[in-house]
Amino acid sequence: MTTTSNAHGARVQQGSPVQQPSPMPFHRYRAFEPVQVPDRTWPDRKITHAPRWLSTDLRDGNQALIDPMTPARKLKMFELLVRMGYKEIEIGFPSASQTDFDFVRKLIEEDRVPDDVQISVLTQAREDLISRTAESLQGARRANIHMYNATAELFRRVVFNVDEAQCIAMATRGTEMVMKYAEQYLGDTEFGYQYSPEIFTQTPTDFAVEICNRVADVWQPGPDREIIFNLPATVEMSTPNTYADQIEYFIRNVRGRDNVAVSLHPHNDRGTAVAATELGMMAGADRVEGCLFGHGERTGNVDLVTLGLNLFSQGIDPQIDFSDIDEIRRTVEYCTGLPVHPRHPYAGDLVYTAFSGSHQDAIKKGLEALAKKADAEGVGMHEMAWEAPYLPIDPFDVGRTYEAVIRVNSQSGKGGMAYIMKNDHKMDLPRRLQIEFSRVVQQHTDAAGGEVGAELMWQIFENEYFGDHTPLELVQYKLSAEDGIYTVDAVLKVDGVERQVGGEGNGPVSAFVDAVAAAGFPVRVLDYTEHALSAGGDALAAAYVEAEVGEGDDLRVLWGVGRHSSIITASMRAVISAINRTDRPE
Ligand SMILES: CC(=O)SCCNC(=O)CCNC(=O)[C@H](O)C(C)(C)COP(=O)(O)OP(=O)(O)OC[C@H]1O[C@@H](n2cnc3c(N)ncnc32)[C@H](O)[C@@H]1OP(=O)(O)O
Ligand SMILES: CC(C)C(=O)C(=O)O
Repeated sequence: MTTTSNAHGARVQQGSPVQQPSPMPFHRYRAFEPVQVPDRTWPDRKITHAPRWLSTDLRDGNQALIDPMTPARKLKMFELLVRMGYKEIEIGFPSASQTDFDFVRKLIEEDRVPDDVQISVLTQAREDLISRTAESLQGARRANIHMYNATAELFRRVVFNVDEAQCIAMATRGTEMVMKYAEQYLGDTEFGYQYSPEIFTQTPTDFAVEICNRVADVWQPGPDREIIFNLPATVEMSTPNTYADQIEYFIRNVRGRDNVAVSLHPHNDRGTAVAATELGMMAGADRVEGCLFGHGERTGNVDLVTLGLNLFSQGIDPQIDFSDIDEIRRTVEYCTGLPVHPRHPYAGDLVYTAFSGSHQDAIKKGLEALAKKADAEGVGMHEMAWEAPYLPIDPFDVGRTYEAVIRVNSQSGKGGMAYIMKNDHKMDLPRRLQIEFSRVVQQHTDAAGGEVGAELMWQIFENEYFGDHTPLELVQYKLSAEDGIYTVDAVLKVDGVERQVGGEGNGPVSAFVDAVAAAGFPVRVLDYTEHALSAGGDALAAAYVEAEVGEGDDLRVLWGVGRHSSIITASMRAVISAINRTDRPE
């Protein structure tokens, strides 16, 4: 192989395409400066259990909606989160608006918060807001106040105009205010406190540790008095491993770790929030905040559905009920007014669907192998350890059926078509018939485009194999057997005219083939299969015949298909179906 250097010094294989500099103004951006943790341990750790989850759908999720949720929609979302099993739920920013305040009051006064659920509310580090926040929680059984202030250098400089000491003072004074107003309003409440150094990831990690330690000095955590330090990637600006390094560094250096719950709050600006969260969990975090389907500011908070089902797919209990993912999705779509993408992990309309031929083929074989194994072991298919090509989890486990798993369009091959014919129409086509019929389906998709659903596929199949009654039609027949020789007397319509013919053979099919030859239609059966379509008194059977039809230059190999409650009639119909298809293009 010859290589050469391009204009930018890169070694390129001669003849391969050369990437040109883009017109993008990349020089305006600077690479993120990571914290140095050369002896990091998180890469060797494994996630073995679910973290404590907090859903912030009703706060971070809600503050980012085009139309914030009405109280009725908020309630629907709250009830969904409770049903799913979330035990920590951030229900709003009560000092921000009367609507948010009233919603907190409604949940408390109408006793809608289960005993094992802790509600949480957010406030800035401002006394008037903190006081109003504590007031909103009066009468709650269990509640958490979550206070934040910005600690990132850019924010201190541009938004707040404070130095590090003033920033620390804002956090510690805010914490004192939280304690003061909690004492005033929340005497009977099992009360918790959470502090977030906003944009933890853009804050020098040493400073983030320092400000949290100073907040802890005020709160005085102890065995029954934890403090939650929530470490937000408010804007995701680096690769996920960098976030994990920051989390490991924080955990190593924060004081009184035993009484500190380290919480992650990732956003998804780079599209890697799920990865960042998982690496952050490996780095030792105890708790994760996010939203269902990744709602939240800009590109959203980390997606709790993906995180939970990622755990599930590794054999770890997510501690959240995702068993009816479509109901969850519909409720969230209703509450937020935003659609969930059809390719959203685990929940999108298309994520358990294969269109492409090789995927369909592998899934079909995988599901058949699993069903066979389940039969052999005498257990249900959904009790088996899951393994299926291209399907990371069993769609059944999240309330999906297999019906939509395989869908046929112009990218599909015989495997997908055969799956639908078997699954939806109980027709188990022999392999070479699959090849033949998939060409018929392909002709349709090439001409008409779009998808061939189960119903349309049946129409195409019917039209191809049963739709033609010329030149031959079976009107009636009589079959007898003696000493292993079968004799058939049949009435056939040949081009619409009835004819009586007879034939003999060592089986019903060969006797019938002899009879149709007598009517002027020479046929040689190459392959024959049959199976029952249904059980019971009105059972149907299907017969498939591969036959050489015609003579000399007109000789063709074609498949014919017959269905009838009598397998013998089905097989005769299959022979006729092959003959009637001789006018099909080669
Ligand atoms: C990263 C996050 O998602 S944090 C949560 C963000 N969510 C929200 O902001 C939704 C609800 N917020 C609101 O409705 C309003 O911001 C309110 C009611 C809380 C406050 O409203 P206002 O008093 O009008 O202030 P405004 O919205 O302009 O906020 C900016 C002011 O708050 C100050 N501020 C912002 N964050 C904080 C904080 N965490 N602690 C203390 N002060 C803060 C700013 O310095 C600024 O002060 P300035 O006006 O003296 O310059
Ligand atoms: C309040 C904090 C945790 C927040 O929402 C963020 O930083 O994204």
